[in-house]
Amino acid sequence: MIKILANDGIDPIGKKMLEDAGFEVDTNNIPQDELPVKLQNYDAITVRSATKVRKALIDACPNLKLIGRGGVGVDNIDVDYAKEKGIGVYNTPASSSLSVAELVFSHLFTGVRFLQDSNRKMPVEGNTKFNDLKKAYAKGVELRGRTLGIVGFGRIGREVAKIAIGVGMDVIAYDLFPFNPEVEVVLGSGGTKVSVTIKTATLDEIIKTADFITLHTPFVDKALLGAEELAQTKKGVGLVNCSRGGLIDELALVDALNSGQVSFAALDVFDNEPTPRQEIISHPKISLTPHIGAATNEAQERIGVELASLIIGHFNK
Ligand SMILES: O=C(O)[C@H](O)COP(=O)(O)O
Repeated sequence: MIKILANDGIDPIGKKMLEDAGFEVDTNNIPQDELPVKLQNYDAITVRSATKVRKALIDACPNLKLIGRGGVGVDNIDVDYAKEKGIGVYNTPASSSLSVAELVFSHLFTGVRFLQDSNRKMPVEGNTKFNDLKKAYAKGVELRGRTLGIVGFGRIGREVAKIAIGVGMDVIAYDLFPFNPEVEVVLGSGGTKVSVTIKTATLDEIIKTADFITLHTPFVDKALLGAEELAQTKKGVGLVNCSRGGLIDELALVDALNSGQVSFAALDVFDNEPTPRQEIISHPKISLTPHIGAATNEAQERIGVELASLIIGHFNK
């Protein structure tokens, strides 16, 4: 019987699909340093972003035939090495796009209305003391009519664009690869479809002209927004990163927030996950979430089902 270790969990529906297909599935959270021994008993492992499947672990587990990533980013897996060894590597790139896009907008609305700061201040200052003077910090702006720059126009970037159009924002987008600028917006739940053409731009144009910038690229070694780029943004720009830590230089970001060059940042991902640096966690102008872009019932169910189908397909080839 094929044994699968679902180390960062798997949705119950996906688990049941695998069990119905005759696989044994252990849902567990085995610490990274114990995996080289414990994973030897399994034919396959599924992970989210927490568990790393690097060369050393692959070498320690000659029985391993499949690595499943329940999610989009595979930067926690040595994909090429695994494939060289004949191990199947699968991810679920389409399942969580909408959930991530909705988190981006949660953060955008949070940022422009200072919810992150209010959530920190109110428990400390009490709910009887707020007056016009104390509320002055929270004079925000509206999103409608403002320009959202989307860096990376893949599945998630496109979902973000659709919401932005619904909110009444102007969208400009950049991607390394050519892309279709038409997005289909559905009015209401299952309602009329409207095709909208968004404006394409260079990264430089986005940096210099957008009121808000949201990042949707895979992990890259060099920050897309470092000190130099942040200095060229529109004064008071708002930044959202629900993609990968490292895309914004965190220390340069803190400086830019302190100087007012950046009015707020919203981060779901960090340089040092799972322990982000203190300057970031405690900054009043940063809205924080702990890498939860894909953490919805819907996304996790879709991921579990897609992953289960891929695993079943692989072993039944
Ligand atoms: O790449 C992804 O799909 C996201 O970063 C989600 O990561 P998670 O599976 O750890 O929530």
